[in-house]
Formats: sequence, structure tokens, C-alpha cells
Amino acid sequence: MDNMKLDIRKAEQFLPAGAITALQPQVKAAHEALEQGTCKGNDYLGWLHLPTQTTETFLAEVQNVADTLRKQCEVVVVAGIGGSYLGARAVIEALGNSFAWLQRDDKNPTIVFAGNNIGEDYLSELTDYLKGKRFGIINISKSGTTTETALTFRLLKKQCEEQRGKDEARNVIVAITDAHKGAARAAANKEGYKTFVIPDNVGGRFSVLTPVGLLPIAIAGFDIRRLIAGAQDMERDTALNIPFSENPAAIYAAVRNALYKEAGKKIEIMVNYQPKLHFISEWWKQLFGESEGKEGKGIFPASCDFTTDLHSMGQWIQEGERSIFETVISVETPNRQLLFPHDEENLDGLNFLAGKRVDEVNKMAELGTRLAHVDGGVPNIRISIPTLNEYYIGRLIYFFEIACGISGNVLGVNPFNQPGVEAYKKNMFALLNKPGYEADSKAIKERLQSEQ
Ligand SMILES: O=P(O)(O)OC[C@H]1O[C@](O)(CO)[C@@H](O)[C@@H]1O
Repeated sequence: MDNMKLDIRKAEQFLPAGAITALQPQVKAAHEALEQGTCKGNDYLGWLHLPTQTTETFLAEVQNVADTLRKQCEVVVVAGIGGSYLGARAVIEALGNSFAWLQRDDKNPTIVFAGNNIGEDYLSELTDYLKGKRFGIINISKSGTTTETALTFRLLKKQCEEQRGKDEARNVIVAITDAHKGAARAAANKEGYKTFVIPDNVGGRFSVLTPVGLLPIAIAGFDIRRLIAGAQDMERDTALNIPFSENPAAIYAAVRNALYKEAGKKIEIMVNYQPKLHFISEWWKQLFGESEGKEGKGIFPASCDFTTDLHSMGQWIQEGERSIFETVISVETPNRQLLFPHDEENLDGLNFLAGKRVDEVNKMAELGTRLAHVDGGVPNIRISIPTLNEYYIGRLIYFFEIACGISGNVLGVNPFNQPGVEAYKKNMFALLNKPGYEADSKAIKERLQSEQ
């Protein structure tokens, strides 16, 4: 079978000779520390062997719940934020029709994402859209207390109950949360919702292969067994016993750390040439951003959609500060074929493209950009997958997860916590006078007054 390929040649040339080889012992030690559970954050390693530990019984249970919602709902709202949202959206958008939200087919419910912002217009427009629709809700929150998600869920639960009645609503609301604690658990227990547990030892950004990602993906009509099969194969292909030169995750972790330490490349831009992959980059940004950005360290994970962003960010990338490198996800063969037509008048001068697949133009754009950016001093890592399907997306997901675990350990941080995210939450709760935050409320208000 064709496989995912990693090409680092256009990154290696920016590094001093031997830089990658020199990092190999550190990469090996980082990988061993993950496997042996001796790394920082070792109580969050539940994702490490999750693919090969996933059973058919469990997948059948997820599929069963998905089928119930598929039958009973024309719209399913996936409420969650960060790791409780991005993975599902990434996979659903990568595999789905780009215009799915404009089409209503009788087979698949429309999937809508919410709980990931506090936009009043967004939520109000969502409640308008859902009026009169047979909709269901998946309430996803590991902590069960995240404000954005909890606030959205309260609004939608009320609307769902009003529209469908409490009894019917109960059958189309699912909670994916902690086994015991949090508001999402409390509501589920009280109302008798179907629930799935997010394992304690799997952090949000590593949870896409748990029900957090699997249930919405199955509801959207995609094959979760193939997704897991891809992840399982990648788990085997990146195992500790695979030699460095054959282990793509170890190589990717080594190269990005070498570019950071030896070549001053502080920003990694995840690039795609397929708009469907936009949310794969968003998912990847959280994965690496929350895992590595701490203790004053870490590559800043950014993303661009090409060729779109070549017309906005292309100038900066070509000639701006040389602190960046690119990691490109390239899809070898699109799922659909569209040939460029001949035109007698040729007013646009594009007849030289007649008869070619649109993807041929895209591939030349990719190659031309690669050469230009490398000439401009931007190292380029290229990851290619044969095509966009569940299997290769599953491979890609596990590849980035294991690479992230290794890379964070090489950097010397705890890749599995995110203490920095609490700062804004504490201020927001203090400003909103949340019970329990009285002292913080007083302090923040005094500070704001003194700053005026
Ligand atoms: O699943 P939860 O607990 O609602 O958290 C959602 C997201 O919020 C964070 O905790 C950061 O605030 C992320 O790490 C997480 O993915």
C-alpha cells in the first residue's frame, strides 16, 4: 500500500552538517521516556497506545449511538472547544464535501460546531437556524466546566427540549466528559443522557481518537474503523523499536528541534494546498502550541492555506524575517477529477492548460512555491499522503501526536499540561463576579481603576 511520506531534504540543507544525527540520542531518550512513562506529564499518556487498544466492541458502541442520532436528527450541533472540538472538525472537513453545509442530503445530518466562542451574533444566528429543525447535541468537555461550551449547551438544551419535548430531547443529547466530575456529567446524570467518558489520562488535544472525535465523525457519515486502522498502522510504524532513519515521527521531531535550536527558526507554518485541510492545521496548532509553548520556549505554530494565502502572506514568507520554516501537507491525488476546458476565443490566455487536471496546476504551484521559498531562506518539510480518506487521516493524526510527544520531551517541557491557559479564565471570572472569585474580582477592579 502507498504510504505517507516525509521529505526533509529541503530542511536539512539549512542545518549545520550532523545536526540531525547529533539530536538522535535525545530523540531516542524522549521516545523511551514516553514509552516507559518516565517523562514529565506521565499521567497523560493514555493516547500513546490508544489506537491499538481500541476494540471493535467499543467502535460498534460509538457507531450505534451515531446511527441513532443520524436517524433522529437533521442537524447535530457539536459543542466543544479546543481539543474537544478541533479534531472532529478537522477530520469531518478534510473528508467531507466543501459545500456540505449548503446541501441537505437525506442520508447525513448537517454538522454544526458551537461552544467554541462567545459570539452573541454567532449563537443567536445558530438558534435561529435551528428553529423548527430536528436537531441533536453532543456536549463535549473533558473538564465539564469550560465556559464557552457550558454557556452554549445551556442555550441549546433549552431550545432542543422546547422543540422536541424533554423525553425526545433526552435521546438526541449525548455528553462526552469526565467519568465523575463537572457540569456536563452532572447534567447527563440528572437527565439520563447517553454518555461517553474521556479517559483521565488523555488530554483534550490528544483526544480525537476517543469518542470526542469518533462520535461526531461517525455521525457525519465517515468510517471510524478505517480512521483507527490508519492510526494503528502509524502507531506500529513509529514504535520505539523502529530505527530512527525509518521512523517519520522521530525524524520530524528531530528536524523541527534542530531548526529551532541550530538555525533560529522560531515559527513553523503548516501549509496545505487543499482548503479542506484548513482545520487539520487548526488542530495541529493546538496540539503543538499547548504542548510546547511554555517556560519561555517553543516553536510558534502558525498555518497558511495555499495558494489562497500566497496572495496575502506570500510576500512575508518570501522576504520577511528569516525566522520561519514550512511544513507542507501534500495530497498526491484528489478524490475527484476536473479537467480544464478548451476555449475557442482564449480571451484569458489559458488554453495552454486545456485538458489538464486542475490538480496539475495546483501541484506546479506547490513545486514552484517550494523552490521559491527555499531559495528565499525558508526550510521546507514535506509530508505527502496518497489521498484524502479516513485511513490516511488516521495515519496523519497519530503521526503528529507521537511526534509532538517526542518533540516536547526533546525541548525539555511537559508536553501534556497547559497552565498558561488559566490566566485569561481567572481574569474573566473575576471580571464577571463568578462566585468563589471575590478576592480576584476586588483586585482586578482596583487594578483597572488605577490603570485608567
Ligand atoms: O474539554 P474541556 O475541558 O472543555 O477543555 C477544552 C479545551 O480547553 C483547554 O483546557 C484550554 O482552556 C484545552 O486544553 C482544551 O482542549
